[in-house]
Amino acid sequence: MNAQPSVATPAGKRAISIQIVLAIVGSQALAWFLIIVARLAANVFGSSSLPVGQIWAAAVLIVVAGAAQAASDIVQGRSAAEAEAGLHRRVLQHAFDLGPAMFTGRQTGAITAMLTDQTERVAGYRQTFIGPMIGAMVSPVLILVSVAIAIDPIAAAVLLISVPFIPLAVGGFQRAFRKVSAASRQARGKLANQFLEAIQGLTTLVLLGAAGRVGDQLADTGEENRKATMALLARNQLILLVTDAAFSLFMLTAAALVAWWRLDVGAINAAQALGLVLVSALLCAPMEQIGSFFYVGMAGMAAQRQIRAFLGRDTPSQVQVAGSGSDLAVELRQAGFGYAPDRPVFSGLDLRVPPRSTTVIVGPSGSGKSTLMSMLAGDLLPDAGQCYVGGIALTAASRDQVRAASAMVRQRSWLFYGTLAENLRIARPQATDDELHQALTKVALDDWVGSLPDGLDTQVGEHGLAVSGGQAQRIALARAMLSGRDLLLLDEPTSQVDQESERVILDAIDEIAGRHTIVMVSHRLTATERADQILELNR
Ligand SMILES: Nc1ncnc2c1ncn2[C@@H]1O[C@H](COP(=O)(O)OP(=O)(O)OP(=O)(O)O)[C@@H](O)[C@H]1O
Repeated sequence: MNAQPSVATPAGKRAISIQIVLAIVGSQALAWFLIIVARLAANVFGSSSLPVGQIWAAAVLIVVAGAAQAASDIVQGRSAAEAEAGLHRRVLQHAFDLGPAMFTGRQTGAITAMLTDQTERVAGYRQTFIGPMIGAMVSPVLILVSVAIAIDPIAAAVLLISVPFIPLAVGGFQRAFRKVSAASRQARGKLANQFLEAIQGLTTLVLLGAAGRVGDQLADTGEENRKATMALLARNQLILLVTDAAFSLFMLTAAALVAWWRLDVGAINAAQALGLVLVSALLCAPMEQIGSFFYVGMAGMAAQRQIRAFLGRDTPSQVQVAGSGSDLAVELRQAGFGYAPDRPVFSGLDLRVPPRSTTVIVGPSGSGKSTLMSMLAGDLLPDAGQCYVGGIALTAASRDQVRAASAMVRQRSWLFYGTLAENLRIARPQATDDELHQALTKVALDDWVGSLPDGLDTQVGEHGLAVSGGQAQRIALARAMLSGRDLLLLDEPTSQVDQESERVILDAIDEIAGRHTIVMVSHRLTATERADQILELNR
């Protein structure tokens, strides 16, 4: 496990600093506004004329306070959106670097939640919570400095004693809140998981007549989630109300008593006393902010812990030490792989595939033939030994190069919705129509395509022309040949077809054998007869 990486970015940190400055500017502007308003009010009560300069100053200050708030809102919105997109990319990239094998045993719902809900929460926490929160902690002290300058240093010093109550109240709030926040988070995670699993397994559930029961379970989990969320909100509101009311009352009483005392001893005048009481309301404002942001803060911190732990998981390239290169088209040296760490699918596997040769892999069901093919395609990384494809040692860093070295035909070929030509050009978009026809001829499909009214422009895939399993296999084979890649990985390319189509496909493979390196999985004797070497996998 790596040291847990930080999720902070320079742009994010800059945005937080700007928010802190804006919070301080805003609160200072408000404090001076109130101090001036108190003076103006004293003038009104004292029936003396209103100083125009001070009215202007008050107007400017209130505009500055409003502008600081608006600017902070804009910075928050923008930087949260950027941070979310950046974090999302980072988590997704790390998921790809970890590779599919790292996710076995993990619920897809949890990963989906991390990529959606949790990245959003972390971005919200970092970019809309931290800055205003630090600003709210610092502002009262700076407001009291202004009070010391404009009104009375001793009154400011007395009120300063009450400021540490804010973090204390926050600490208490956090403790009271943690359990109920965790319960709500768990309920939400459970619902997301169950929902996703139900969708993924919908066909099975319907076939087994279990859809109703699972629907009821989902409804129960939804209800649990609703209750947990309502409990969270109710508790949140109650604690907020109590702390806020108690703190405001305390602050106002303290300010009024101090103002009365300082007025009584003649240290301040009536305008200053009024200013002191008004400004004390600002000292309570951070409490409100802290409370209203707490929901974001707690959930964000928890999501941030989870994402950092995930980003700290070692990718296979960091685990694996690559050996020296290989001159062969494919070479395995004591290679091993398991979906779970303690259950290898194969281990200590050696294989040498010279260029332009044909290797057939045989073995009982479950012996790891498809797994090995996925490794050669660069989708799975060896967790022991080495795997070389085209001389490149397969690691997370070289995976893209390895992927580009081969073309795969799987047991079931998938045609996406589009024309036949588009399906064939996936691997080589610049292929000409002539080249498409040549490839189709090699897999004995050219006559069939010639008989279609729209020829290469025929729509296939979902809602398109119904294509048989054998035809789809042959289209996939033609696609692999067209890719121009040296290594062709054929995972039971004849498993879906009748004997006649099988013969056509095997002949097509024979036809190209001299020009490509072929690694093919097959149980069919006819395929093994044509092999240069046979690799037998055992369970
Ligand atoms: N994504 C996966 N996650 C966890 N285990 C898997 C996964 N894919 C395959 N396995 C397991 O790995 C083992 C090898 O599977 P694999 O599909 O490679 O075998 P195979 O020889 O190709 O089988 P078949 O001839 O039936 O296609 C099996 O025990 C299988 O259950």
